[in-house]
Amino acid sequence: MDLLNSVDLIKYYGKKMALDHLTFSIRENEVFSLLGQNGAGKSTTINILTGLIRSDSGTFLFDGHDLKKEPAYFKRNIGFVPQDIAFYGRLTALENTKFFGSLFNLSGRKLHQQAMEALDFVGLSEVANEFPGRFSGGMKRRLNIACSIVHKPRLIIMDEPTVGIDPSSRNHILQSILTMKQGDSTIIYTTHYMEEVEKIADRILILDHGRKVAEGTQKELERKITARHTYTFFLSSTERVDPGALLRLESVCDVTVSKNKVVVSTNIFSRNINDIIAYFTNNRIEILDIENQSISLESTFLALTEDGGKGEGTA
Ligand SMILES: Nc1ncnc2c1ncn2[C@@H]1O[C@H](COP(=O)(O)OP(=O)(O)OP(=O)(O)O)[C@@H](O)[C@H]1O
Repeated sequence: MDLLNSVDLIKYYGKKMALDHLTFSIRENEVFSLLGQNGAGKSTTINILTGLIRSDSGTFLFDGHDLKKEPAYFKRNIGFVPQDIAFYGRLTALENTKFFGSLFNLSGRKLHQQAMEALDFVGLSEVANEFPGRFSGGMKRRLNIACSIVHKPRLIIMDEPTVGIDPSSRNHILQSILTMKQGDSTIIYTTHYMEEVEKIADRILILDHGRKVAEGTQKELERKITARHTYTFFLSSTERVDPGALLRLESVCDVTVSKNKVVVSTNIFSRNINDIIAYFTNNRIEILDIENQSISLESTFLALTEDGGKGEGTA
């Protein structure tokens, strides 16, 4: 069953369209990963959902409740773990967690109990009465998570929660996401780390320039391109490459040109890349290397996004 629907979201910053008719749905009790290169629109989507900014048109529906009409319903049911660590250095871990719980009208024994449960959940109950200033980066991040889940939200949004932390905290966070899922929680997870997505995501939304490129399970996304072979030609220069000419070759279904390489997808039935090689040699474009890519989430992602392969490679 759908827990959350994004319905035709449009967002402009000045003349720049940051979200372009974005529609997707999140099912109850799944880990849903938002993937996209820098500037794809992930933060804009999350900021609209958490009420930080407003869309120009379109809305979110949570259990059928409209964000524009019932923002309080969203606030009550969503826990947001921001990228930047946010808590008070003068309060202990427990006091911080209780403070955030009190913002959701929790008080007394119930507040104390839920705060301790949240700290226990992120593995910080033993340092509950210590000040977080001396915590490691990973412990601070875990405290952040405790503060965001103390009110037991149904939907938890985590914006790159494992950036810049030690491997043991990272594993702890990934493990706790899987545990939350076993409970009643639904989780939206943005990350640059493809291997994390492979490990924990049930379904994935790939965003590119504010548009939905694909939505589905890892297998479904991979299937979108398994009907193709993908070859990467590393070239001395791609200046003279004409993607249109490559696309006119019979076997070629897709071409992506970036700084020093051209990624060519060919029809599954065509194992012959002689015509592609001939194109480069006839145009005096030197081939330095050729790679036949196996299908992985990363290659799926690169194949599906417009800038695939540009820059740092992953989302
Ligand atoms: N406040 C703003 N004013 C103007 N343009 C903005 C603003 N915030 C975002 N943008 C632009 O909107 C587009 C989407 O940005 P957004 O921050 O949502 O992307 P993102 O996928 O979260 O990227 P990142 O991974 O870098 O955080 C980008 O082109 C960005 O430059």
